[in-house]
Amino acid sequence: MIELRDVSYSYGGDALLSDIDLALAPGSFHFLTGPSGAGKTTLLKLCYLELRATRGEVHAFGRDAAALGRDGVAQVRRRVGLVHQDCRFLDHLSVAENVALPLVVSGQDAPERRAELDELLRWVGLHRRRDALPPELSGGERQRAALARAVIMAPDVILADEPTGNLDWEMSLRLLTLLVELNRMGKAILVATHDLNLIRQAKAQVAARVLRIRDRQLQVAGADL
Ligand SMILES: Nc1ncnc2c1ncn2[C@@H]1O[C@H](COP(=O)(O)OP(=O)(O)OP(=O)(O)O)[C@@H](O)[C@H]1O
Repeated sequence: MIELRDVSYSYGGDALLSDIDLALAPGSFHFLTGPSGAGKTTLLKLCYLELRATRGEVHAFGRDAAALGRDGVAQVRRRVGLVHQDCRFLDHLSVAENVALPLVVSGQDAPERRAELDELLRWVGLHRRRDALPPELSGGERQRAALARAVIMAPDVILADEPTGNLDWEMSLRLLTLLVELNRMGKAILVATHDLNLIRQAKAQVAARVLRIRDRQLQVAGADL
């Protein structure tokens, strides 16, 4: 669904990423690790078409990203859910309103979608917090709200950047369970993380591939995890 072919990226100086090949196929689960500054967030931004490859090709849902205009990029992004470590919300809107925002923005805020919203809030365990304001949420609740907002448009691909970075172990496991469930529904998942315990836990549940950025290249991490 999203494919990087021989991609390199540079912010201006030397290449940060070189010769990257990556295919996020339906139902695949990838972890992305590597030292701080290795380029994990940059790689996610290339997948989200937020950055354009300096060299090589990015294909999204069969379309060459280099040939996409603004509308084309927006169409692709509607099929990709993004979860950041520091998820931002509109603090004057309730949890439910924040989660529903992508529906409103895309003009799909029809009454029948409201039932889906309720189901989604229940799925992430926030149905009783639906009227709370974002500043009232705990870190784990914020991450689950961010995940609900990322999946409300039923994306095919989910990109998560350190989604458990601020969470305790119990809450990290809860978020992992939600990601595994989405993966079992056929979504392609890519999670950038430093948390090797989380990766070990996930590998007991899904056939996840673990990739590591080292010396600008993408490697398959070995059994040393
Ligand atoms: N907009 C930018 N302009 C110039 N350099 C940048 C820009 N964004 C990131 N960088 C640099 O690119 C390198 C990789 O950053 P990136 O955020 O992709 O790494 P990361 O592996 O996600 O790191 P971390 O694990 O600390 O989040 C860093 O050295 C960073 O300073």
